[in-house]
Amino acid sequence: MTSKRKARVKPVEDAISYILSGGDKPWFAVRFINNIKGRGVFATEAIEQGSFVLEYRGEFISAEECRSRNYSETQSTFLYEFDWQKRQWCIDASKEDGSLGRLVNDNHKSPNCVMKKVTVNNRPHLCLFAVRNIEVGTELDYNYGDSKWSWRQKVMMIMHWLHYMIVTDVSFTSHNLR
Ligand SMILES: C[S@@+](CC[C@H](N)C(=O)[O-])C[C@H]1O[C@@H](n2cnc3c(N)ncnc32)[C@H](O)[C@@H]1O
Repeated sequence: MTSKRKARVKPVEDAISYILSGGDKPWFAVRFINNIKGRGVFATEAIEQGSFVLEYRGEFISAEECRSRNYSETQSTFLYEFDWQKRQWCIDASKEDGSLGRLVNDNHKSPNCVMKKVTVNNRPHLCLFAVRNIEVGTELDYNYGDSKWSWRQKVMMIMHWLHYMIVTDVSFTSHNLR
């Protein structure tokens, strides 16, 4: 019996072909979410677990060069530092170049993508791969790492505040019922 299943491109090979082309896959859309998160990247087609998603493109520089750049807090969130060949490097994606990988937001609790290194022509590239099936309309996200990112604190403060409001409201209501 001949198999009719389509041969699936291997995720790393898929990543390499996009790295070499310098472009992004067409099945993603950038949308404005809110004033805290800014923009995000959303799937316009279903993505299978394990698939290559997007490259985090930017300037490949040493970590020393990266730290010497006098960037604002906002620009600094576009700097991705990583280890490669026993040294520390950085992809500086602070330039608005129209690429999508740089616009994928942080999720340190339950991200749907993970960042991995793919080496092409003796240069590392940072690529996002899906860690589970991603439905159409879902925002892409990955864990930015262990840094104490300011928005994580803001989200925690909002959660605490909401919890406080709910608890206060409940006790107020039960007090009135007595
Ligand atoms: C690398 S950029 C991602 C793209 C960004 N949303 C934009 O519109 O340019 C990182 C910035 O996105 C925002 N961000 C990323 N993840 C977030 C999150 N989980 N909650 C709130 N803001 C987030 C922060 O403002 C951060 O400075």
